[in-house]
Amino acid sequence: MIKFINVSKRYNKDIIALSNISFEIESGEFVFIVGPSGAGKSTLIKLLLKEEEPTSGSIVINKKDITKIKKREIPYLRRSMGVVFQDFRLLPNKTVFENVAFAMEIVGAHPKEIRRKVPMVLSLVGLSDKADKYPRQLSGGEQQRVSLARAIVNEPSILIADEPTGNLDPDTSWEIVKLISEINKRGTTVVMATHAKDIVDAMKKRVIALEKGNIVRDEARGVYGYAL
Ligand SMILES: Nc1ncnc2c1ncn2[C@@H]1O[C@H](COP(=O)(O)OP(=O)(O)OP(=O)(O)O)[C@@H](O)[C@H]1O
Repeated sequence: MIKFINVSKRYNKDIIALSNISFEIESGEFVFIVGPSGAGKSTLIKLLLKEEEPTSGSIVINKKDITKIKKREIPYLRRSMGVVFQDFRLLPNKTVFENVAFAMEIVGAHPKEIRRKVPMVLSLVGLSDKADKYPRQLSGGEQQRVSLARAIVNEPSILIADEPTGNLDPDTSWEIVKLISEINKRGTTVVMATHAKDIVDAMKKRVIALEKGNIVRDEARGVYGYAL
């Protein structure tokens, strides 16, 4: 469960990235965050990840107000969220297997557990045969699959995707969105910021539209936007 209560984010005196926004996302929902460049999408995601702090308001994730949690609780918060980005952010000197394993190592998983789970998630994203390859040996779509595998290997309750198809061609974008949808069907809450109009329109999921830091639309089976 994600709850924004009267959240504002001001970067300096003049720039109000988010202006007193409130919304609630139930466990298991799939939500698109849309809006023109500069609308505040990335800021919303940075607040969720606690990479930025709100200027005012509360953000509740899985019943905890993350604006109030102690520093030592932050790793637990991060563990409840998996993240994928437009630019994949894989470690270039590690193989596919090692990239996913690394996400488990940093949370202290047992080596035996790592050997069991990494092949499982690689199979889930259709990359069992690429485990020993390095990121540079993979296509963009394959790299994004690795990044998805890494995001879900610790079984987060929330998957956050910031423009995950931004660097991919239309067919590959659809493959990634279908995978994200599969992950959602297994019970993971998905929050996906995107400019991909075709995908948003076809998926008929909830759409929260931002403009100049305000929520201008929040629809249950929404579309990307209206033609002007
Ligand atoms: N670190 C920062 N310091 C100052 N201003 C910032 C910072 N990050 C974002 N902004 C400003 O806040 C506003 C919202 O930016 P944000 O990156 O959240 O938009 P966005 O909707 O994600 O845009 P895009 O689709 O281009 O990624 C913009 O005016 C931006 O210039």
